[in-house]
Amino acid sequence: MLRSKILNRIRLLKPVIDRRCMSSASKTPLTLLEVDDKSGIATLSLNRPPVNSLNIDLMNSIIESITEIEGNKSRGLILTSANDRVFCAGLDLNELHKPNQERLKEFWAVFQDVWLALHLCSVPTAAAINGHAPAGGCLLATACEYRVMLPQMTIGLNETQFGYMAPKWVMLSYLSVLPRRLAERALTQGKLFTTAEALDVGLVDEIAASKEEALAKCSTFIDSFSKANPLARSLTKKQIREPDVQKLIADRAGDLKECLEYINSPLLQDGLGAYFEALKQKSRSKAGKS
Ligand SMILES: CCCCC/C=C\CCCC/C=C/C(=O)SCCNC(=O)CCNC(=O)[C@H](O)C(C)(C)COP(=O)(O)OP(=O)(O)OC[C@H]1O[C@@H](n2cnc3c(N)ncnc32)[C@H](O)[C@@H]1OP(=O)(O)O
Repeated sequence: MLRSKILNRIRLLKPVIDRRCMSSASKTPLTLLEVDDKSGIATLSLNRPPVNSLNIDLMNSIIESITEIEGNKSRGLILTSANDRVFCAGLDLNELHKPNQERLKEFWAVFQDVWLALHLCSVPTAAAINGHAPAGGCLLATACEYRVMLPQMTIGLNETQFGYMAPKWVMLSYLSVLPRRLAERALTQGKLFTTAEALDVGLVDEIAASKEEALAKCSTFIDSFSKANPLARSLTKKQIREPDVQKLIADRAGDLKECLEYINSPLLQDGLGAYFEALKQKSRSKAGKS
């Protein structure tokens, strides 16, 4: 009974995700998907310069790739970045700052979908975090089952730093990895953990000296399931993750409504504008353009 309920729920989920991922075709490959023909492990690289910031097209491309990986019977999914400085800079601030309202509704729905697709992915998932992973980038990493990070990077849900509060389901993803008291402190501080700190608190599982080593460690994690029946493993993972996922699925419209009110509030828009301008200024001074 429960198994068919979960499978039905997944099927319910899939049409939403499948329909979305047909909607946009990006001109350049926003994600690169390679399946190792020996190991059967798929590597999904985020490829949206300059910082893999998540816009609608990139998130649809991630969803499309996950759907393909689940369909082609890959043994596992490693999420990484084609950029050697940034894993993922989180949501594209252009989507949140002075947003077009119709587009913002689609953007938020796809953001919900990409978390559901990765969090519920039926194959084993691991993140080779070869760059900075703030906010939405951290969310992608915590949606995976295992995390290997390179030194001198940062990771964390830093939303309060730019005046925002992470949605409940984003906080739940953090709480699935960190103890509550630590998660609460890190969320309220908007803390970005260094690689060493992230290892210390368990936000990441291992550190690797290079991207190649990180990919190898992720493959070893995926190989650890070689004796488990794939369907039993997938159902077990979904059963454990079901309560958190249900909190979003049960009220996606409410989450969207709350997000629209929050993102559109003048105070938050001003804060976000100042934050975004500071980022641009930093980039200009770095490039000596100021
Ligand atoms: C109750 C309901 C509540 C709803 C609340 C609503 C919203 C909250 C959502 C919660 C979930 C997730 C939120 C997010 O993800 S928001 C995005 C947060 N991201 C960040 O704070 C990261 C900002 N970026 C950086 O810290 C750095 O760029 C870096 C990622 C560490 C990389 O540094 P570096 O290599 O030095 O690159 P630059 O800083 O020079 O940046 C290069 C260019 O990229 C632009 N950029 C950077 N980040 C973003 C971004 N997130 N979106 C768009 N553009 C970005 C930057 O401006 C530079 O562009 P330019 O060269 O054209 O100026």
